Amino acid sequence: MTRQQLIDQIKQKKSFLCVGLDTDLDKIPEFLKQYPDPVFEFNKRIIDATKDLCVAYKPNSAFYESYGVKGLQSLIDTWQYLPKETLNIIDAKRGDIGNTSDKYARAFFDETASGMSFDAITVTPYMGNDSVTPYLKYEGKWVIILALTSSVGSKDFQYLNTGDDYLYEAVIKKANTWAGADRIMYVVGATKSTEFTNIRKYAPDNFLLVPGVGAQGGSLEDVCQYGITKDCGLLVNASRSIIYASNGEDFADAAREEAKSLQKQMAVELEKAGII
Ligand SMILES: O=C(O)c1cc(=O)[nH]c(=O)n1[C@@H]1O[C@H](COP(=O)(O)O)[C@@H](O)[C@H]1O
Repeated sequence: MTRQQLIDQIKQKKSFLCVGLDTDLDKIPEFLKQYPDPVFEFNKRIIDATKDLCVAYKPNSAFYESYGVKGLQSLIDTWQYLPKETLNIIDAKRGDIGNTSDKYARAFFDETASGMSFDAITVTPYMGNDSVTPYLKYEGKWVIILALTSSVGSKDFQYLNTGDDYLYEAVIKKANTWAGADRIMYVVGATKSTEFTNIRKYAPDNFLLVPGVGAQGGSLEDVCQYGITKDCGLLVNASRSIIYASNGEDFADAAREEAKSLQKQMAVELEKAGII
């Protein structure tokens, strides 16, 4: 998916919501356990209930890998079911030497090899250039680099002073030399909203994937105040607060309500910024 297609979708849906598919067998409604693949059944219903309200989906690979072969099949089936118009992100947070990154890229981007071809992947920048560039060999695919994460532990490394910059600033500066804002996004946690003004100095045009709204307590309003650009430039993710809004038979309706509430706030922010 191109940057322009993403922007068009944001304007059309009045939304920059990413629904996180962190699907956990221990948290999904009991009645789904009668289906051959409860995880896929859950995802299918969540997707049906939210696809007109969001512009992206983000299955987190850990939730699927943790069920072994069955989980991988659920992930493949989920990828196949995802709408073609949404930006479909695999949250894998991979990072390894080039030779190995080639294989990870193939696993998540090459449908003929693995049965999946996501539009974007989250990667960790710690191992540098050769660990990230293999993903960029795939035309039209996006790399989403961890910059300033929502986690408490973000202070351990990301705020280390490297001389002129914090490490997370140095990461953005360096990654900007690998590809432009049409191929690279950065992860910035919603819990770090006051840092967005600073982030925009280094990444004025890049889309930012912003997790941490909802269950982690980040504020959508603050994120927009400091992070929104003329093209929006934000994809705000919520996982648990949407998909586990209820664990009864009404779970998909409850997820829709939760997604709708975020979409409405996003429409207000897009109007405020003069984007729609
Ligand atoms: O890369 C991510 O998506 C990510 C980065 C980050 O800094 N913090 C973060 O929470 N995430 C992911 O975003 C999702 C947040 O889920 P909820 O807290 O349930 O909305 C999880 O899949 C996390 O792994």
